[in-house]
Amino acid sequence: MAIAYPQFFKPKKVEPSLMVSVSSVNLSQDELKKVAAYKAVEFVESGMVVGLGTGSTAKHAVDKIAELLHTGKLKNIIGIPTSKITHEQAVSLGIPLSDLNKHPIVDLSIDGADEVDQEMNLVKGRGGSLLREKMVEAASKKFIVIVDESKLVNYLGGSGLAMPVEIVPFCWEFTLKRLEMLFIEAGCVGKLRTVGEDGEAYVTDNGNYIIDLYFKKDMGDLKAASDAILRLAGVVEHGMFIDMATTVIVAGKLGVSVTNKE
Ligand SMILES: O=C(CO)[C@H](O)[C@H](O)COP(=O)(O)O
Repeated sequence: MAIAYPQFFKPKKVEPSLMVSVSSVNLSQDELKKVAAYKAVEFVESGMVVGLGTGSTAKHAVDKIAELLHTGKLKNIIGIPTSKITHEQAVSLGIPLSDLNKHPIVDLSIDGADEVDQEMNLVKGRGGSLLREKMVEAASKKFIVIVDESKLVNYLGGSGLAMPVEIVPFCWEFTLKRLEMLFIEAGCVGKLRTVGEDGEAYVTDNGNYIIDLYFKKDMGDLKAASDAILRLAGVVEHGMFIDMATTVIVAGKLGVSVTNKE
């Protein structure tokens, strides 16, 4: 079979993608998300403990899992939601749920991402759920990332959009400045995430704030960047998911690619 990649996605340290042909040329972005999500659900088997991601792409996967449960094509699935909103969605669809206390090993997680680089590293958390997502996905034997091709970047931060960091509310301006100082050379600017016209701080499911970091240049060594961020007292977690994805499914105008980590 000929190997083709969506634009920009030429993974370096992974097996070549398999391109699945679908007539997706005229699909909207949301329809592409659905294509990627449905493809991922093909990997769910009866009896699995499944991490349920958060966001508009993961929502399609949760819908599909519920449909397969109700039609009897999947049986005995236990879902581990990664946010309150996904918890609500899964409850409303009748998916049996548990948590990491009772099920510390998750067979498979399916979740979207904000950015995917060529080594399958991710930025996640623009939807605000990065901490629970990272806890569930780090506990997963397999982690399938589902994106439309707009999420593919040459380096993390390369979309010019936010790399979120969850912090404690105490003296958040201080933590924001410390985060910016870590990445002065990359032209990093931090902004407190807010909601509504009054600019109230956005509060995560865990009662924390989010600082969105914007980079003018590549932040360089991701592992070093991650360690430096996590060393700051006041930081709870950041949205870089380094070396965690085991499969990336990309839906684009050329079709769907499924790329597995070696
Ligand atoms: O990390 C996330 C939420 O915290 C989402 O997975 C990410 O923001 C992608 O969202 P969407 O599928 O809506 O584009």
